[in-house]
Amino acid sequence: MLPVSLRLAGKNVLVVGAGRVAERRIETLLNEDAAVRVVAPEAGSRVQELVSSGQVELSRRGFEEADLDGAWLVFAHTSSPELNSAIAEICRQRRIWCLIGGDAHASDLWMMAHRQVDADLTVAVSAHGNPRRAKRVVEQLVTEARKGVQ
Ligand SMILES: C[C@@]1(CC(=O)O)c2cc3[nH]c(cc4nc(cc5[nH]c(cc(n2)[C@H]1CCC(=O)O)[C@@](C)(CC(=O)O)[C@@H]5CCC(=O)O)C(CC(=O)O)=C4CCC(=O)O)c(CCC(=O)O)c3CC(=O)O
Ligand SMILES: NC(=O)C1=CN([C@@H]2O[C@H](COP(=O)(O)OP(=O)(O)OC[C@H]3O[C@@H](n4cnc5c(N)ncnc54)[C@H](O)[C@@H]3O)[C@@H](O)[C@H]2O)C=CC1
Repeated sequence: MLPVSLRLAGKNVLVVGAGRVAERRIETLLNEDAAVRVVAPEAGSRVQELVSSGQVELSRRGFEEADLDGAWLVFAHTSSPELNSAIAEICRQRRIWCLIGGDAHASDLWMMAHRQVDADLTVAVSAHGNPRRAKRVVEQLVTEARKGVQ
């Protein structure tokens, strides 16, 4: 797994599913100014707020393959593991990067725990499938960085 930083501003990112996990990732994507499209029959209140304020576009229905058109990156985060895997397989065929929610080790990418310390410093940590460990280590590194390591 190669850590990279993606410049997402203005790029079309598709999130399939709008539950708890999708919601957290949508916020992360919006922080990077990605153009976020969401497809889900049911959306939680936070996603609905983001739709009302025009920050994301929601198609309130089940996934269709044409939803992938134009996407650089896809988050397959529905409640159906079979559908998430099927979306990832189509993405592989189409050479679109896809994160499978709920099956990290079958996924071609995953999210690293990260915090922006200041305008010029971001700390990111991968703990290879252990998000709680990654989060703890990031917090420790942020504390060190704030003490003045340049
Ligand atoms: C492997 C990885 C793949 C991926 O990217 O999906 C993955 C996998 C899984 N996470 C699970 C649960 C939770 N994950 C979080 C939170 C975060 N998870 C994130 C990353 C990753 N999570 C990738 C690891 C990257 C690496 O190690 O390099 C962060 C960094 C980024 C983000 O999610 O935005 C963010 C840190 C928060 C921060 O930075 O503040 C919380 C909430 C919390 O702890 O606050 C919960 C519990 C509550 C809930 O259910 O929501 C489960 C279900 C099983 C289980 O409970 O263990 C799986 C298993 C699976 O999916 O296979
Ligand atoms: N990586 C991570 O951090 C974690 C991943 N997961 C996994 O992420 C996935 C989602 O989990 P939650 O957000 O908790 O689920 P949830 O039940 O809160 O939300 C599921 C969403 O999927 C949508 N959905 C259902 N069928 C769909 C279809 N055909 N097309 C489009 N959308 C559809 C629903 O409308 C809903 O918005 C699960 O596979 C779960 O195992 C769960 C916990 C943490």
